[in-house]
Amino acid sequence: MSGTSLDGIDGVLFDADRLAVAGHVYRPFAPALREELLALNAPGANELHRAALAANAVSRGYADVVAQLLEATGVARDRIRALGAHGQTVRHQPGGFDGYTTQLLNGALLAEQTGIDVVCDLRSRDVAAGGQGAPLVPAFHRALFGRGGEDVAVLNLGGIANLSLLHGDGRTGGFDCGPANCLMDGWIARHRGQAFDADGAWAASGRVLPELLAILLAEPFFALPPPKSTGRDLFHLAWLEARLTAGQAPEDVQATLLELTARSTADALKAAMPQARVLIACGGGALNGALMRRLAALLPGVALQSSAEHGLPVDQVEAAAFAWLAQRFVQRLPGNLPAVTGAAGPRLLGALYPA
Ligand SMILES: Nc1ncnc2c1ncn2[C@@H]1O[C@H](COP(=O)(O)OP(=O)(O)OP(=O)(O)O)[C@@H](O)[C@H]1O
Ligand SMILES: CC(=O)N[C@H]1[C@@H]2OC[C@@H](O2)[C@@H](O)[C@@H]1O[C@H](C)C(=O)O
Repeated sequence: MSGTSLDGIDGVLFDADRLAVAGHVYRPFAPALREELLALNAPGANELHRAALAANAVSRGYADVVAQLLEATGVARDRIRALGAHGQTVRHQPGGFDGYTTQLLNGALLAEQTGIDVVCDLRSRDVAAGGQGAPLVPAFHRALFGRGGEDVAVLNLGGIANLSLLHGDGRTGGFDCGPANCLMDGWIARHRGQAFDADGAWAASGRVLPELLAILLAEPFFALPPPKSTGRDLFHLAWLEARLTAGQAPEDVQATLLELTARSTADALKAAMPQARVLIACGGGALNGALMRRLAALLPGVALQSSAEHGLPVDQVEAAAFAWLAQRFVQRLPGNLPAVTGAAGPRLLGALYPA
């Protein structure tokens, strides 16, 4: 898995029957590849060629992670049934006649390099069926965190934030909430040259700018009813810059971005599942102490827990989800939840590059 934070690749060896992770490897993207992937999120010159080269580089990174995982766990290659390989989202424009979503990956190269069946392009079929193609993790969250009779919500804080709603009566909902880390990451990179705001410390040194927060929260996406999904197509630094005014201190803008993530996700939960008493957080943003404290303050009466308390560290949940989705494909079972994505029906998600 490599997500919209564009930080790198998380690989897990996952026993999909027992829902258990047997190994985890993380490999950051080389800075030049990260820059190129970031650039490919927006229109530019010679995109076809550059996208193909980036897909090759992403695939080689995935193959390295697989090799490291096999070595670290001592598991033989022929015991791996399939690789669930997400690829790198660089465009996400679902909906309508021309809807599409693009995850850069060279599945053929990955199969060639690993000698393992590759299941990739896991979002396109849902989009073809009129769905958002995202979020896909709610079905996995249901399998992993669902508790009979109890309403539980799960919040993934990656580049983008998404909620899963595991209703006690068995219904599962979910949607993207808006930015989680992508704007905070971009802003601290620009002003301090750091990849991310560790523990939200820089944000905590500033003060929230109420006028700016109101302008950011006025973005129509926040008020859209589900099904909905988003990405860097909408939430990028130019979106932020267009809403800034002169004289705003960079640390105050960062504080406001952190508040934007806390407010927009807390508001989304209150609107969609006001009765929730348990919120399980995962994704890298769950390691941001300042963000977790603001979320907890905005959600009195809700127990904010880490996925680690439920047996899966915050940085392993998404990768495990795509292994689980690959198992669904292998077993010829649908991977999407039409109630979440808005697709016309349940669909088999993925394309196979045999070993
Ligand atoms: N200690 C930390 N303090 C604050 N933020 C952190 C910390 N560790 C990770 N993060 C944030 O988490 C991000 C990575 O999160 P994650 O790997 O869940 O995202 P992703 O998988 O790329 O995203 P998505 O869920 O959108 O696909 C980093 O870019 C950073 O912003
Ligand atoms: C198009 C795309 O890559 N979407 C990602 C992104 O990152 C978070 C959010 O936006 C979510 O919609 C999705 O990932 C998660 C893992 C999902 O599909 O459930």
